[in-house]
Amino acid sequence: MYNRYIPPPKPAGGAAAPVSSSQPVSQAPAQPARIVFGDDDFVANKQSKTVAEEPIQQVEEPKSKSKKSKKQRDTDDAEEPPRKKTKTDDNDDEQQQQQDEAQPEAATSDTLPIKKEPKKPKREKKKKESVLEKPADLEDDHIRQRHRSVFEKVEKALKLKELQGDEKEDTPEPEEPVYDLGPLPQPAPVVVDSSKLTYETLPPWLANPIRVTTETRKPFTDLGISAEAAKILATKGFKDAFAVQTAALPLLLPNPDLQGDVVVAAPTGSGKTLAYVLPMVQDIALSQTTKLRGVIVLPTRDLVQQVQQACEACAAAFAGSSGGKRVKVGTAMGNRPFKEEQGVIMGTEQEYDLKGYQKWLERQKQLVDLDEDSEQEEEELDLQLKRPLPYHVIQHVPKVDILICTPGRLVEHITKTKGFTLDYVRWLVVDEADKLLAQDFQQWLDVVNEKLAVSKPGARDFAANNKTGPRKVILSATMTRDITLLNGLKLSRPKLVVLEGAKAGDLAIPATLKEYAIKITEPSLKPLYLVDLLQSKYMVPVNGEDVAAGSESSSSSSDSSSDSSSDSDSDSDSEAEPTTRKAKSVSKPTTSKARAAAFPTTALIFTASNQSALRLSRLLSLLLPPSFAPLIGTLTSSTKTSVRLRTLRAFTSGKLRILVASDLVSRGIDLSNLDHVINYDLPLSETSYVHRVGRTARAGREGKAWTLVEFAEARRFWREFVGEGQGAVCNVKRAEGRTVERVRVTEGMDEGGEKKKNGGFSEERVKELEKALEVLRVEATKRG
Ligand SMILES: Nc1ncnc2c1ncn2[C@@H]1O[C@H](COP(=O)(O)OP(=O)(O)OP(=O)(O)O)[C@@H](O)[C@H]1O
Repeated sequence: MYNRYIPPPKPAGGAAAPVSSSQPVSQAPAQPARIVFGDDDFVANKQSKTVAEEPIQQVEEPKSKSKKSKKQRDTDDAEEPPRKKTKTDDNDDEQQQQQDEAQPEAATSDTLPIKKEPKKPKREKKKKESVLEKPADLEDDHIRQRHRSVFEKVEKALKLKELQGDEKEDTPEPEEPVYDLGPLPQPAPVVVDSSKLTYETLPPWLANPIRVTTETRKPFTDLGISAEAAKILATKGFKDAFAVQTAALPLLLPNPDLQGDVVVAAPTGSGKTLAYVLPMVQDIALSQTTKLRGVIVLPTRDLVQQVQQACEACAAAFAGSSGGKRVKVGTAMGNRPFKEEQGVIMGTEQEYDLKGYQKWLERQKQLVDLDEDSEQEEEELDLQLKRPLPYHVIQHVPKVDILICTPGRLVEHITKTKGFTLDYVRWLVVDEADKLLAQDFQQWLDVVNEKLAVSKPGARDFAANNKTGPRKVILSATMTRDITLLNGLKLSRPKLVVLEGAKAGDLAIPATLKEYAIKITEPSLKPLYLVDLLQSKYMVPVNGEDVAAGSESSSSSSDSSSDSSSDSDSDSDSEAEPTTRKAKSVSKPTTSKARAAAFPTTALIFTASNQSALRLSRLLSLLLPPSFAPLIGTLTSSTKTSVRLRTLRAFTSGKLRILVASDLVSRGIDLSNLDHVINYDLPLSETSYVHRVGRTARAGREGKAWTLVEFAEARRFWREFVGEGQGAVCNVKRAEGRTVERVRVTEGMDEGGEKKKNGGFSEERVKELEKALEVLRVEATKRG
């Protein structure tokens, strides 16, 4: 047995084999075939050769015969159930076909020659194969000679195929992947490019801030504050300038050489307020007349009032010092009727003006024709009542040098208050800037920028002081790095001041703050966790100042100190079983001393909304011992401003010890006696977290922050606020080695790692909570 390569079939009439246009290209040319011959095959092959030499017209009979046999097969198929065609069947077909083709003579003898038709590709191939099968013996030199080039090509192609075949045998067949019901194969995870940019995308002033170490302290006099003023400041508790003040004051105090705007990004409680109030007041105190020289914009009324106090303190310090005047400070925040507010910040005065007086007289005549209902008429009548002196006119003049305001109210005065102008403004301060820039209250910034762009010759200049036009001071503990937002301020030659180790955009936590997290295993019983925290050993005055005084509190004070030491112990072993502080007094206290004895420390509790603050406040008064009830206050944005102010005063004086608040007071509010901040509800953002916890641990004092973390919130809290866990992305910056400690405040909770029924709370306490909630429900129904 041997292998032979057979050339392509000889086309009929010596021409190239005709290719039907409908025939697929791959089937068009006759392919060389490798045929395996047995010794016995020679007979058949010889017959094939004969067929090949016959004219094609005579080859029609096998076709009809084949048709016949197909018909026959169809009939068979109809009788027999359809059978899957196997390889053997194919071979049988082929053999049958070969046989059919091998006996054409017999077939042609009893059929008439039919006109030649193009053959079906398969049949043609078969026929060609049969042609190939003729014993093209080596002697058949004639054919070889004629088709030498074709032979060579075929041999070449077959050799190549053989080689490829060998290669294929060597390389193992790739295994077909088998898919089951498991997860579909996923693309490889995207590798995050952690490489750092080699170029700076921030403008130089943001990228290269002025840095100052947190511990820096300097006497105010060294920084350019007059000795007299520094003396008065010291009596108010401001002995030395804080770090941020040491950096900002030299940049802002009047100096002909130093110009440009200043941006301050420093942590909560670092003393940013004084950093701008002091230079501003010192500068404005040098002016002779009262003109609106300074505008301070703040996001809330509570902050307006707080900054007003700082301004008044500084105004008092500079009054009379170096021949300065007492700076007049006013507020505009919408806590009183607009007209009343206008009367506070603007007044009238008579000015000799002959021409103006003539005009006024003419106008009086025209007034008769005015529509009675018009607003304009009302105004004119107002003026008529304030009839000027002969040859004088009534002028609207400012009553304040510094206006502290909310942005909305500022815009209202700019647009509606007669004579209100920013023409003389030398200072524009934007405190809590990130908040004010993010929320465009009545497009306040555009309105203000437009007014500040107006430059009356000399209106903003002071002799001997820097003549830089309006200076802008922008401050926040969570300053944005968003250039688009900062551009809105239209800063001129700005400089950025940050504390050492920080950069713009950092959300720094004061170094003196300790943070804790309490796991809430039963969210429905969350109020009970808070009750336990408020009564736990952790609730002690963190700065060692027990505000509770007197006979009742002396025992409490000693208790506190022992608790205090145990507290510091507990910091290192926070998982130790907590001991619950029992309320000192069960009866309702009548004196402030007795109240202080009941709860010797102070706590500010943050909730997610006004509504939940009101509910929680009431719930606490029901769940805590009766002695606590008079110590609890509530602060929400829906509370009247005057009530809020009273509440804050009561808290700072120690009368109230627990404040439940919405995020209204999370920014800027300075409660110097606040020991603990409790996040009852998780804050919405890292920024909000930093502002909330920053209400304590201010001005270098100690403070503690507690966050109640439900299971569903844990991932977010640890990743975003603490920076722990896989894929943590956290912008909150803590002092070296500082993190958030996990603590337990409820006795028996999760004892031995085993989760107990009701989170470890007794049936009795759960019922107590249910009862209190029912009271709340009834009260709410009554209110309608
Ligand atoms: N030089 C100083 N000496 C003593 N106390 C100071 C000094 N400067 C500021 N303080 C006090 O520090 C506290 C925090 O100051 P301030 O309210 O200005 O902080 P802040 O940086 O504006 O904080 P926040 O970002 O939360 O608004 C205030 O009680 C303030 O009276």
